[in-house]
Formats: sequence, C-alpha cells, structure tokens
Amino acid sequence: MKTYFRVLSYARPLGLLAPQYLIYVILQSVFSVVSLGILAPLLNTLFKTEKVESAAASPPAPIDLPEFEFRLDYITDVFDYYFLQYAQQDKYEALQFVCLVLIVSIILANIFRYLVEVISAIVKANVISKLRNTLFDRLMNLHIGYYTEERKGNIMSKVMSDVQEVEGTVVNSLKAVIKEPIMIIVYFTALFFISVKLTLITLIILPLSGFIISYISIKLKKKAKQSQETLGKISDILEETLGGMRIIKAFNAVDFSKNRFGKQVKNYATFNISMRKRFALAGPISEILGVGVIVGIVLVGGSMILDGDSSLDAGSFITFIALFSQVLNPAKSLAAAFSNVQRGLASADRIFTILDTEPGIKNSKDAIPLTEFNESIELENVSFGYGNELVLKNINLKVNKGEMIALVGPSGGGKSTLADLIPRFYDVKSGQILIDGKPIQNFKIETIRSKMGIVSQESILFNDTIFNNIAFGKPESTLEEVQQAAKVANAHDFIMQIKGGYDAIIGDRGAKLSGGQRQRISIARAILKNPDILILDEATSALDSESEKLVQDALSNLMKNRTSIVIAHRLSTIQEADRIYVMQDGEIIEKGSHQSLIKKGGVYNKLIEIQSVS
Ligand SMILES: Nc1ncnc2c1ncn2[C@@H]1O[C@H](COP(=O)(O)OP(=O)(O)OP(=O)(O)O)[C@@H](O)[C@H]1O
Repeated sequence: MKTYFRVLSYARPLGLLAPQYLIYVILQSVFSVVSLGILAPLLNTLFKTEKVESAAASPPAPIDLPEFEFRLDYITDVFDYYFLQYAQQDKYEALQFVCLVLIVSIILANIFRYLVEVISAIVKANVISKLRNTLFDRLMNLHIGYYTEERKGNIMSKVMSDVQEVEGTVVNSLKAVIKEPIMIIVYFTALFFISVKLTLITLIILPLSGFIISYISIKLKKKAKQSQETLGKISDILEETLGGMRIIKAFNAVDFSKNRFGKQVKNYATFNISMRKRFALAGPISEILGVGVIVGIVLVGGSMILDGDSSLDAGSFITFIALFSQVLNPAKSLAAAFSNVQRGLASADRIFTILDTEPGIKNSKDAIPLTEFNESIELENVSFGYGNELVLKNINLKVNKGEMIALVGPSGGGKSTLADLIPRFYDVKSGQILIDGKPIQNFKIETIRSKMGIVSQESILFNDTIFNNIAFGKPESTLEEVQQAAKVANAHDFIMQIKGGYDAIIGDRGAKLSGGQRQRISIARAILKNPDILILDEATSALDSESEKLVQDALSNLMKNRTSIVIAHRLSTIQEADRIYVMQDGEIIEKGSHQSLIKKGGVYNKLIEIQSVS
C-alpha cells in the first residue's frame, strides 16, 4: 500500500485533474445506466405488461410533469411522464422516444468515457516522465562506489522496463480506486432501485469471487518481481557482450556468451510463462464466477415472477439482468486492475530501491565553495578500503601549487585509488585530505571538481560529435576555443582530416578513432576546461612511437603551469617530477626525486632497471 501511494504521489501536480476525472466517471456511469434503464418501460410497453399492473411496488407514472427534486425518483418520474405522454398517443412514438433517449445517453456516456481515457493518459505520461527523470537525477547524484557494486544492466532495466511496468499501475490504479468503484456504485444503486431482494442476493455471492481474484493477484506480484530481475540480468549480459564483442570474437567465446545469454533468456521465459498463467487465470475465473451469479439471479428472479411476486415485472427483471451483466465489466476490470497494479508495484519496489539509496558522498550542510586553489593538497595519515580490507594505509603526501608529483609502483598498489580520493569519488576511512590547509569536506564537491581535470587511462568518449566531446565540461565554448584546445592537444590536424571535421560523429565510445586519437581528444577536453589541478592516470596501452610522442607532447602542454598528480606506468615520462612516490600494497615505501631514488637503489631503481631492459 505504501509503494502504491508513493507511485501516485508522482501525479500530485495534476491534482486539479482529479475532480474532473471524478465527474466524468460519474457522468459516464450514469448515462450507461440510463441507456439500459430505459429498457424496462420499453419492454413493458412492447409486451403490454403495463407497469401500472404492479402497482403495489412501483407507483403509476404521474400525469403532471413533476417538480424538480434532487432524487433518483425525479429522473425516472420525468422519463415516465414523457414516455406515458407518447405511449398514450401512439406506441410507435413511444418507441422512437425511447430510442432517442437511448442514442443520446449512449453518445454522452461515450463522450465521458473518452474524456476519462484522456485524463488517464495525461496522468500516466506525466507520472512516468517524472519518475524516469527523478530516477536519472538520483543516478547522477549517487557516488561512484554505487556503480562498482551494482550491475549496470540491472540499473538499466529499472530505468527502462520497470518504469514501463509502473505505467500500467498508474492507469490501473486510477481505475481500481476511482473509476470502477464509482461505476459499481452507480450500477448497484440502479439495481437496488429495481429490486432490493435480487440485489441483496448478488451482494452475497460477489465478494466470494473478489476474494478468489485477490488471492491470485497477490501471488502474481511475487512472480512479477522474479521475472523483472531476470530481465535485468539479460540486459546486463547484453550490455557486457556488446561492449566486449572484439574480445569475445578474439577468444572464440561466442558459444560461451550464447550459453550465458540463453540461460537467462530461458529463466525469463519460465518466470514469464508462470506469471502470465496466473495473470490469464484472473479473466476466465471471474467470467465463470460472474456467469454463476447471473444463473443465481435468473433462478431467484424467475421464481419470483413465476410465483407472481408483484415487486418485479418482466421488463424490470430483464433490465436487472442487463444492468447486472454490465456491473460485471467494472467488477472484472477491477480485479484485472488489481492484478496489474500488483505487477506494477513489484517494479515500483525495485525503482524505489534506487530512489532510497542515499548518495554515499554528499556536501555537508555548511560546505562553502572552493573559489581559489592557492597553496597545496595534502593527505594526512589517510587510510582507505573498499570493503573491510585497507587498500591505502597511512598515506602522507603533499603537492604544492605548481608542482608535479608522480605515483609509481607495482600494479594493485593503490595508485588509482589514491587519485580517486582527491576529487572525493570516495571518502577516506581515517586521516584527512586538506586543500589549502582546510579539510576537503569543508568545500562543495562540485567546486572542488570544477578545479580539477581528470584524464583517465581509458579515454571516455561519447557517441557524439568531436566538438561536443571536447566541449563536454564547458558546453558554452566557441568553435575557436575548442579548436585552440585541440591544437594544444595535437588533435587539430587529424580532426581536420576526418570527413566532417569537428562535426564528425566518433562512434560508440569513440570507436571510429585510433587509441592515440582518443587520448588526444580527452586531453583536449581537459585543456579546454583549464583546471588548476590535473590528475593524470597515464594510459598503459602501448601506442606506436609517433603517436606516443604526439600524446606525450600533448600531455606536457596540458601540465604546463598546473599542479599535477600523475600516475605513471612508463617511468621515462616522469623524470622531471618534483617528487616521486613509490607505492606498494597500499603504502608509500619510497619518496624523492628521480635522481635521489636511483641513488637509493631501492624499489624505484629496480623498476627503472626492468623498464630499460624491456
Ligand atoms: N571498486 C573496487 N572495489 C573493490 N576493490 C577495488 C576496487 N578498485 C580497486 N580495488 C582494489 O584495490 C587495490 C588497489 O587498486 P588500484 O586500482 O588503486 O591499484 P593501482 O596501483 O592503480 O593499479 P594499476 O597500476 O594496475 O592501475 C587492488 O587490490 C584492487 O583489487
């Protein structure tokens, strides 16, 4: 129930539509009832069983036009008045009169039905857009760690197919909460009006079918959840496979991938069939139960007529059955709406797990903007671990403004992790990071990041134009500015040779460019941003020597007059660094200039020896 109201809360700004919806639903049901209700006098006239004969239960139609009263009787009296006027003159005219009322009431009922549908469509579209946007906003605000823990495919399936499922919930819940109950109430009022006894009998039998249907729908929710989860796994595998197609083919892992995918598809099919089976049960069961109730009515009502019970004439009996068969539609639709809502709620629960995830890293309440970087960045006794195990232990490190420091050491030593702490992708477990002598938490995260440029090992490019990829951090840049940055990054010449130049689309993750070209585009992006502090995770992938030189020159241009923290894999590139920190197993084991570390003859010296041999 909580989930349900929460979904509906996304419709809140459309609250004004609610009264309209309510009015249209009432009018739709009233006109539907009227179109059937006029059957009784018509049948009685046609088959000459005058209503007047059953005078004990229903009074004869009044001769004068009745005065307005806010009562159901008033409407029937007005109708009876006109009907009698015609019937007394000519029965054909009475027939035409009834047909006219029938047509008008059916047209009106359908106009209101249309308006009801339009309102549900508006509410549905708005709720879904709002939910999807809120979900995306939340995903944008979550900390980086969330994405290493959660499966990407699962997140994607929540944003796409779960939201789609909730779409059904919105409409169905409007039906289940407002439309169908009103229809049922209006129909039952008419039924009571015709025969209290018969209506009471139906009221005893109907709840039984309701109970059976609700049992089925509760089971449905569980199945729906399992089915959506497997769908998440499918998109997970799909996303991974599409991203790694080259490797899959190179390693002849096509069959392995097919099996992995096929297994989940089979799981989904199994869950889905089982869910659909239950879903499909709701319709036939309610139909059978409904027919059962009608048979009961025919039996009881028929006996009443055969016994000469004066409270029911033939016309009213047939009208009763006709009306009751109509009441079954909203009742069935109510049951179906409930099972649909259950399916949607399973999806809504999954969506809300994302919305309820608090970002692990947030601005503190009194955080101030970091307007200028003037002195230094310092790590004091910093320890950090992704889980319980520490990946960084007691790190002390300082970069003064304008300096370049390098982090080197064996793979897995913790270099990238350390670099991730500075833009606050993660928070330290103990110790602290200081910017200009003040704890990093004092500053607003966005302002810290706006001072930093990050060039990662892997060039992260988007399937867009070269211009947009370079201007990514500064969308308001002019073409001249972008070109200038590209020139400094040694990228301008190759961009001009590509068909379309800066407007060329570079393919998924920059697939249409070479490795070196991709790197130079991401360097151009960092140059355009013109950050004070540069965090550079040097690419490990080997480039040919010409491309390597172009990239190195671009990087040197980028580092000029900036404070840089460079994670170096090729030690030849960092000999000019002010300080080199050698990291191993999460600790800084050596520190100093290139020359002093060589002299020391420790781990750094060994690394240099290994690299000069290879
Ligand atoms: N998201 C993560 N969750 C859990 N453990 C992680 C995560 N990222 C890295 N690690 C672990 O942290 C340790 C340090 O990794 P890190 O990537 O910082 O090393 P590195 O020195 O940069 O290595 P490389 O030179 O290979 O890039 C490794 O043992 C790694 O397995």
